[in-house]
Amino acid sequence: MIKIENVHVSFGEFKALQQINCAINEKDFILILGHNGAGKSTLLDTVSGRIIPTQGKIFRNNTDITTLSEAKRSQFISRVFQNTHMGSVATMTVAENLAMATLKGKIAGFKSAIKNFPEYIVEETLKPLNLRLEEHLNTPIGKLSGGQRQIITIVMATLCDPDILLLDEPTAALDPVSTENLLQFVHNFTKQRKMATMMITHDEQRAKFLANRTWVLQKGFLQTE
Ligand SMILES: Nc1ncnc2c1ncn2[C@@H]1O[C@H](COP(=O)(O)OP(=O)(O)OP(=O)(O)O)[C@@H](O)[C@H]1O
Repeated sequence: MIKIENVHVSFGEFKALQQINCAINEKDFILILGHNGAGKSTLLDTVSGRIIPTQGKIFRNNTDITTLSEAKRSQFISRVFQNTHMGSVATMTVAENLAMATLKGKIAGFKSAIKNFPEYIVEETLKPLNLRLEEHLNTPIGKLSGGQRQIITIVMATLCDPDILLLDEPTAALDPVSTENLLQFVHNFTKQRKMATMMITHDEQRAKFLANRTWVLQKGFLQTE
């Protein structure tokens, strides 16, 4: 589905990624491991289009998307950041944030998206989670707990029905119980939606039940299984 061919990313003289060759296939769940500064976020940034490689090519279903903008890629690649503040607007309610997420990749329609809140999200996604998130639709998202906000952010990231979900340490700010809940949610959700997922984690032991592949980055070089 996504093929990365001999990709290099440099920041000035610094080589953050070198000779990256890999493929992400349908329904893959790939754990990305590696020490601090190994290049994990840079790899996700390169897949999402936030960073354009210095060298090499990226293909989606044999189409070259190496220079396709992040905004255009967001229709089929969704990124969730470690810092939930980057994925949602704290002062807007949960419902407003969810409505806004349905517009991803489009410019127009914000007012009408908020007015016509998509109820299917409540019925199909929030209620089955059994976390009572549907009772917080009118709560500003900044008032939710870290775990609740992260779950809503992941739901938001999937509303445009992407082929690939990119998760950057989604449990970094969570306590052990919330971590288990979130990982279970990610497991069920990505399986149900048949979505390929790349997830950065520093907690391989907890997360490995999710994955069919584990990749390790070391000083910008990638070892794939
Ligand atoms: N915009 C940039 N300009 C210069 N150097 C950068 C930039 N972005 C990342 N780097 C460097 O590239 C290297 C890889 O960074 P990256 O954020 O990908 O690491 P990481 O594996 O995600 O680390 P962590 O586990 O700490 O989040 C680091 O040495 C970092 O300082």
